[in-house]
Amino acid sequence: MIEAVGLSKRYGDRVAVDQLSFTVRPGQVTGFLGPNGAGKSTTMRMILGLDTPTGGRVTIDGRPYRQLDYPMREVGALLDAKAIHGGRSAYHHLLCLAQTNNLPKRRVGEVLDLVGLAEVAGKRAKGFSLGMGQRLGIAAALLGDPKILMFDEPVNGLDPEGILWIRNLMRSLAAEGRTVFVSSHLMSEMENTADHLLVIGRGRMIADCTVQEFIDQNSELLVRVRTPEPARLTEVVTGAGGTATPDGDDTLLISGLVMDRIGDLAFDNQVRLYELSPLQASLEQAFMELTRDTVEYHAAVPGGREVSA
Ligand SMILES: Nc1ncnc2c1ncn2[C@@H]1O[C@H](COP(=O)(O)OP(=O)(O)OP(=O)(O)O)[C@@H](O)[C@H]1O
Repeated sequence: MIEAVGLSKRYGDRVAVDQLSFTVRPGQVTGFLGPNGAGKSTTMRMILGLDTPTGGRVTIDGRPYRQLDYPMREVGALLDAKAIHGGRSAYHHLLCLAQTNNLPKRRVGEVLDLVGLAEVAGKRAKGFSLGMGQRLGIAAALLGDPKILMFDEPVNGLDPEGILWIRNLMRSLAAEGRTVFVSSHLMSEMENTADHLLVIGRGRMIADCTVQEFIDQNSELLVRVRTPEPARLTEVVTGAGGTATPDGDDTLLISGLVMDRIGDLAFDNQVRLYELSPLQASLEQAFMELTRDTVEYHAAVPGGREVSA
């Protein structure tokens, strides 16, 4: 379990992490989400004792990281996959880590198997693709068979197969009862991976809830209706305080009214319906909505609308 209380980090007059309090629990995947520059990496570095908080504290099973007796047996982390000595083979890289951390040599072979690098174990890490580098970083994190795992943007730059592999790995690590804490700036990556979400913006906690709670609280429920009389239904819906947006010739997306009410209105006004179905806005939409005011950079697009960076 990771626990932060009032955790803060300032760089000069820039507040990177602002009074964060949260608990990351075992047996589930906790997604740590926020736009670029929100403070995710800084928070993870403080958990691992690589940065010193300017306020508050963070502990791992009750103790600060620097006080852990065998850190690699308690916490495994993938922060920057490129921070690997490229001249060594994958096997030697892991062997050095095992030896300096008092871990049994047999774990090297075990983790190489686990991440699917056994066949290239003798090759220099310098020639590894991005995906292989990520796998090697994950092998290092798993070396001490730790109860807690942290991954900072593990799927960045990976192909769909690599993304799926990491997602399944995280789910199975959590299913084994481990604490899995993973950061991302893309909600869509967390939608099928995380159980719980911590969302931050400009160093502050914006949401601490389950994925479903996040969707329920932050996204508007739309109802899709197919009808041969869209103009007539639009009139009826608008009159009742809803909003109807055309989505194809015979389809409307309706917001502001619950589904049963739309069905009743159609019946009362003798508008024929072919379909009436709920449409949940995606997690990505909800996330962008929630963090809109906290993104550091907005890119202007033709037409005057803004797109979050
Ligand atoms: N060593 C540093 N010195 C000064 N400012 C820093 C330093 N490290 C981070 N920052 C600033 O702190 C803020 C948080 O950065 P951090 O890297 O933690 O964010 P992040 O959420 O991990 O972003 P990203 O998704 O882009 O990696 C940013 O504004 C960043 O510019």
